[in-house]
Amino acid sequence: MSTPVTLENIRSAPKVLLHDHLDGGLRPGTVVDLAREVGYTGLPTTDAAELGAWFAAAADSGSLVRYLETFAHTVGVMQTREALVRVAAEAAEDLAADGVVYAEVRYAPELFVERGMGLDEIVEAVQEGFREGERRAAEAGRRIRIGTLLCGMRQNDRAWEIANLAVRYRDAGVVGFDIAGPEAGFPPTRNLDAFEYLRRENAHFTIHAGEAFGLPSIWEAIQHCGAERLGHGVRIMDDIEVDQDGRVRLGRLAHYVRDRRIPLEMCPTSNLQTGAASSVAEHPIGLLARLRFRVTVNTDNRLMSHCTLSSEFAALVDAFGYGWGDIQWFTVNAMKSSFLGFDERLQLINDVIKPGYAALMG
Ligand SMILES: O=c1[nH]cnc2c1ncn2[C@@H]1O[C@H](CO)[C@@H](O)[C@H]1O
Ligand SMILES: [Zn+2]
Repeated sequence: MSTPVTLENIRSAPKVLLHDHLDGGLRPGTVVDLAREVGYTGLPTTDAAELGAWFAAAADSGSLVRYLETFAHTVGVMQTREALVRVAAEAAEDLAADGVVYAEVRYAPELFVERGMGLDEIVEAVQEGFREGERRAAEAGRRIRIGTLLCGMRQNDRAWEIANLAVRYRDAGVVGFDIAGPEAGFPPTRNLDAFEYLRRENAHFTIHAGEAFGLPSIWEAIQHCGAERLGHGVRIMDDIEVDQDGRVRLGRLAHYVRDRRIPLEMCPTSNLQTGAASSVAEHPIGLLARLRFRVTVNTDNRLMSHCTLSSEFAALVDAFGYGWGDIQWFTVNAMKSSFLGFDERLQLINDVIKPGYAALMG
């Protein structure tokens, strides 16, 4: 007999997360503790429950730029080595407790230099935290593996330097690169040198594109920069026409994205908050999944979007009536699209994901 698809059961299913920001996933209580320890005085409240609610409300602004303003507080308390180790370890533990078996967690090292840490020290602290969190999760009976993505911030023009950092740490668990930050006014080609460098180095990267800006951003990310995946990519909908009879016509770019199986790292709740979609039921993920784009489901920022990967799936189950077969499909899509080596991806699919869903489907 098949297990009912409830939030609690979804939490027990093996899941894969490709798009999750380290500085967007702190526990509210940890933000409060760290603010006290590092002497950060800018928090709107020092009550953990109130602070959690404040982040979710402040991020719910309808604009990406305003959503991003809330990161001043998380970045503000992550300026020491100890803070980074703690935040990274807790992220691994929290994801493992939610049933995530493999996650790619991203952050921008250049944001943590305010009190004098160097870029190498920052990367090493976060890696140490992830290993510690994996170890604690294993002790609690939850096996998780974390791969790291380093982000360059679009507005800072340090992308080449961060791309170089990602390449230097690729044998220490950094699996790829990304650019993040405000999208309008900062096209991906601004950082073309970084992407050309990464391609020469046979390194992997994804690009936030098609979130707050439309098709030109997606087109540049793929055709000029060579992105392997798209962060969000929701605006690919602008190249898809659905007529009154429900007939669907794809434009050339949408065709290309689907034909080449370019993974879309979709983050439904985050998109509602930044105004990229108006409800989960109307979110393009439903149509894109039906059209068999390579869709994956992600959290973006668990603190600001007040979500977990399981709650994102539960919202999709409510909106679209998905069952275990669909959740497995999204999960296998994510595993296939990860920046791990092919043999490791295959192993997780065959040894962890498929048996996990087979058990749930009865
Ligand atoms: O959805 C998003 N779009 C663009 N940038 C984002 C998003 N979420 C977070 N960040 C940005 O990425 C940085 C590194 O983790 C964060 O500090 C935040 O500024
Ligand atoms: Zn993001």
